[in-house]
Amino acid sequence: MNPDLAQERRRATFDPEQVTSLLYRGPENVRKRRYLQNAAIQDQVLRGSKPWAFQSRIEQYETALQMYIYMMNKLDEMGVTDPLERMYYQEAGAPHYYNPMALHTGMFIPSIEKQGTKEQKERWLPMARSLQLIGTYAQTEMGHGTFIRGLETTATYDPSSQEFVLNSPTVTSMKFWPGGLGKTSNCCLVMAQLITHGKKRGIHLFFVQIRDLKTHRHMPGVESGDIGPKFGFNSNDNGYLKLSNVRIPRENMLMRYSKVLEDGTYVPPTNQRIGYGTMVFVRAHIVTNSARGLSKACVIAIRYSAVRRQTEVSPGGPEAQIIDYQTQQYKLFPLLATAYAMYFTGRYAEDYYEQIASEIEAGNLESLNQLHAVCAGLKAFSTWACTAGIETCRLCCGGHGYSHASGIPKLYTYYTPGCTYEGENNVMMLQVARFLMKIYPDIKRGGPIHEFVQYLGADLTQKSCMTEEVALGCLLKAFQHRAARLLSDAAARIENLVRSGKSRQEAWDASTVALTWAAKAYCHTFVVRTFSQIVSDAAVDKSTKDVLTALCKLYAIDGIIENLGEFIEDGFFSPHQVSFLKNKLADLLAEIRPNAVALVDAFDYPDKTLDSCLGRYDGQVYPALYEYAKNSPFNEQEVLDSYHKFIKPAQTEQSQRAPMARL
Ligand SMILES: CCCCCCCCCC/C=C\CCCCC/C=C/C(=O)SCCNC(=O)CCNC(=O)[C@H](O)C(C)(C)COP(=O)(O)OP(=O)(O)OC[C@H]1O[C@@H](n2cnc3c(N)ncnc32)[C@H](O)[C@@H]1OP(=O)(O)O
Ligand SMILES: Cc1cc2nc3c(=O)[nH]c(=O)nc-3n(C[C@H](O)[C@H](O)[C@H](O)COP(=O)(O)OP(=O)(O)OC[C@H]3O[C@@H](n4cnc5c(N)ncnc54)[C@H](O)[C@@H]3O)c2cc1C
Repeated sequence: MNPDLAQERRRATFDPEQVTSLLYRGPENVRKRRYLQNAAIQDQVLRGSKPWAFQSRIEQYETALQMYIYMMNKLDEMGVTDPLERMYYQEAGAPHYYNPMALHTGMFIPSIEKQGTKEQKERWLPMARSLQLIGTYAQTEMGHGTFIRGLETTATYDPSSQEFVLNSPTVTSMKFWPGGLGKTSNCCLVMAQLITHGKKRGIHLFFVQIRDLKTHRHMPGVESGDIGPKFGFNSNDNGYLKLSNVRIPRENMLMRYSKVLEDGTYVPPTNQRIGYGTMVFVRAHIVTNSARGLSKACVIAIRYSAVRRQTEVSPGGPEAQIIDYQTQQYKLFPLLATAYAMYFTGRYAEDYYEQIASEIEAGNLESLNQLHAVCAGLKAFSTWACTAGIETCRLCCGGHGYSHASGIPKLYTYYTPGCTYEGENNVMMLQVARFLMKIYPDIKRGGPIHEFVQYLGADLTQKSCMTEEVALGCLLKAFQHRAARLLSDAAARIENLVRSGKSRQEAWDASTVALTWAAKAYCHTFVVRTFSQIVSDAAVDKSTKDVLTALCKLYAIDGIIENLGEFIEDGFFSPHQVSFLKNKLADLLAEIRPNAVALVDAFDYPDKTLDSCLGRYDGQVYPALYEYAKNSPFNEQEVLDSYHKFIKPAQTEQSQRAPMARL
């Protein structure tokens, strides 16, 4: 054990186990999580042969497939059915590979469960669970990802044969990007424009078999393939798909909420957007997923910062641990606080999703819009925080952060597409703004509105209650004030533009930056509120609560300092109050410092899950880096063939022109 890390753990003032329990919803869940992680770590088959970064793309794909199929069988043998528990096992078993079947379990099966009729579920789910059917969610096209009403793929109903005929009429209508579509899947859910009786009925989901279930060759009229190497996700065969007069039976349209009868009569759903449900489900889960990404980067960067020493503090004296530099703390501790904030908010989003989804199942769609706004906003807010935070963690590791040995570049390329997939983040923020503007008249009137948004109608002339003590309640009020004011500003801007003669749509289009500011401020407030509520309700001892409260305050104060203009432009905070906040920020960095390592230990990631030479629990960073380097295929031969092919002839040629000087 590295002595600095051992010392860090000794000096912690709280019990990390209590925090681990709080993060993973109780000691029983922690026990199960550890059991599954250990089972995966000890499994010889999952040990792997060489580091993923030294493998070709095809090798990465094959290793990922082999491991995931092995793990699915193991999980079935162990009787583990809960998706979260399965994820814990897989995360520890194959952390470096993006599963080519992720869309099968993450979107294909859930879409059938949520959008299929009873008969469709009975028909497809058993085959999907036993991998006879391997599916994906094929929505995005080369020409359209965001504007899904503009999708071009058509599904035209033919009443004479009671079939839909699917077509990709243009190059841009080709499905493009779906995970596992290229080579792995034999079927998919295709989002297509439904046409019955010659009329367009909007986009709907259709089950389409794309490959023969025995030979895996393409079905007639189907062309598909891999889209090529990407920034990350290279063990996944994100694919393209072109459909030419592909016929599927009427029963293959997912008909839980809308129907096409035998004669082609269209029965619409109660709400057209109910068919977007799988996206809402995944967005709700992306929040915790972002917390996972950012927390892993924090574990790596904070442990490494405790081990790494750089620069003599006094001449001839010992070099300081880099974690002792205030600037390093300022970069890392707010991110640590953010990771906690996102874990707690993710938990909230998942619970809220389950609550509203069951109301929807029971036929009550009243909260659908609000659920959409919350999930879209938190998905965007959390993925932005995660991506930017991972990059800061990488920079905090200096040169070694740039190596795949650190594990951080992999985290970055794995998590950054979260800002784009499941709804590009700016577009998602505009959906939040649309929701807020829609209820704005009710907010102003003081009409009946959800508690999430009540504060948005507060008196904007009020000033901050902040004192030198910096209470959490005052911090939350500051966020609420900023969100209310930015919303009011955006609304006023739109009204002014309308008064000046613009149409409402033109006024909206000319205000999307202001609307995005308002939506982000709303999401930020949501996170601060959730974090502070969970901390104040947490059943933990006083020392643990103190540490969590410090983290929560740091999250809030850092959010204010980073967006200071928005908090002071209307004079809400006085300059005096801003200086309280700046002083408190510095105090909190010092207060968190002795607990930083214990706070990252509390995330409870086994080394294998982190896959990082820098983030090892034992802190043996330097021998691990050396071992990793030795594994490079470059080092398999003392002299590479390329020396004889290129360097030697070049040297010979050069030396003939200018004879070599004696060394
Ligand atoms: C327990 C563990 C379980 C684990 C399982 C889950 C695993 C998840 C873990 C996650 C981790 C990693 C995931 C990796 C996988 C990545 C794979 C990626 C997949 C994809 O990317 S799939 C494709 C995703 N595509 C999109 O997201 C498209 C984005 N575009 C849209 O959503 C829409 O086009 C739009 C919202 C931008 C606009 O839609 P449109 O129909 O044009 O609507 P508007 O005119 O703007 O608004 C009209 C009204 O509709 C309301 N609305 C819009 N969307 C919804 C919705 N989804 N639900 C409800 N209501 C909606 C909108 O509010 C308007 O209402 P109003 O008229 O104002 O009342
Ligand atoms: C790794 C990865 C995996 C994916 N997996 C799948 C999958 O399994 N299945 C699937 O169907 N899709 C998948 N996708 C596709 C993904 O869902 C889309 O890329 C995403 O929805 C964004 O759409 P787009 O690419 O058309 O971006 P665009 O909409 O073209 O965005 C480009 C820019 O235009 C801006 N913009 C676009 N529209 C607006 C607007 N209305 N207002 C303001 N700004 C706007 C955006 O903010 C962005 O800056 C995946 C993508 C990636 C990267």
